[in-house]
Amino acid sequence: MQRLAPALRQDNVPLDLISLIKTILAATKEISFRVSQAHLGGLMGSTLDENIQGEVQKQLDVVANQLIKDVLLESGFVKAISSEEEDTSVPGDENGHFIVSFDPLDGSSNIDINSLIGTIFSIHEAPKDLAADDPDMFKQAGNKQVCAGYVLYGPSTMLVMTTGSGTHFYVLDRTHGGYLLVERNVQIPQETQEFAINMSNQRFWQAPMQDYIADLLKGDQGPRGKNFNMRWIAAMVGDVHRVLTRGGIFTYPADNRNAEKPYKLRLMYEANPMSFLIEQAGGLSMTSEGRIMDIEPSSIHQRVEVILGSKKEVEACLGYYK
Ligand SMILES: O=P(O)(O)OC[C@H]1O[C@](O)(COP(=O)(O)O)[C@@H](O)[C@@H]1O
Ligand SMILES: [Mg+2]
Ligand SMILES: [Mg+2]
Repeated sequence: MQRLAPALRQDNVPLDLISLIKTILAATKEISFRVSQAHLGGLMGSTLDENIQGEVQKQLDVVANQLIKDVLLESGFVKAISSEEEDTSVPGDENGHFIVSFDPLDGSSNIDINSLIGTIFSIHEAPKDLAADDPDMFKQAGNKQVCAGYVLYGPSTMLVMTTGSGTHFYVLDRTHGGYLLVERNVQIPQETQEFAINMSNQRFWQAPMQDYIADLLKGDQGPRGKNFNMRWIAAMVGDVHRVLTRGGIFTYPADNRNAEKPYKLRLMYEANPMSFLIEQAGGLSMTSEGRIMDIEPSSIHQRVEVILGSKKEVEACLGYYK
């Protein structure tokens, strides 16, 4: 099995980007270890602090954030970072070629139940004309990403990544400590009979999503003419990994629980990187109004609606909005 660096060179990834990717992945190996030892190391449960999202931070959120932040800011490759757990962007090296947005631990509500969690990252080139402490450099659309990926801390630790030449699967080999390529150019089936949504929010959804899901639940007795199964891992990394592995549709739609905050998932370090991976695997990743990766960001913690997965099923869902 091919190691990471030769696999990336095969995709003609520039050497400085390979070095940056290896830097991020070094931190994920440490996180994978800490996660597996969390109970023994007293790292379960929450801190007393809230992040800028208004969420109580888990101890592992803070540990993972610090591990990634430290290696990136020391690396010299990075002009600035933005993270779910940092209020604002954090300046790095003025000469850094890249900027990195990341979700240090995705699926935090799963930590205490020993269920699937992960780290998500998105890399853009750093604008040369802006200073390292200028947050405007993060106002780049997802279609400008040079790399995106996630590491899933599950029974095995898996890396799923794209640099624009397809979406590839890697597994962390615990014997020699490196990520090995296990599947190149993953392709998502166009059709599916599996959907993922948090059903408990149903009464708050907009009418088109209510109708779409209602028709899925009617199964072969309804207009879709086939039965659908439901899954919800409550960690975007886990739900997206299932979609990349066997197809499906995953959505966190707009809802009216809180008029100020109609969306849940964050554009820069959740929706954009997942969209790049999904599109490179032949799927679609949309809001009800358009392609997620064409959204011009206005702030580093902005939230968006997400409807992604098997191409024909996402199109079917969007048909309800038309
Ligand atoms: O609690 P809900 O409504 O099921 O939401 C689950 C969603 O929230 C998230 O956990 C948010 O991410 P974080 O855990 O990184 O804050 C997503 O991974 C997941 O898809
Ligand atoms: Mg998250
Ligand atoms: Mg998180």
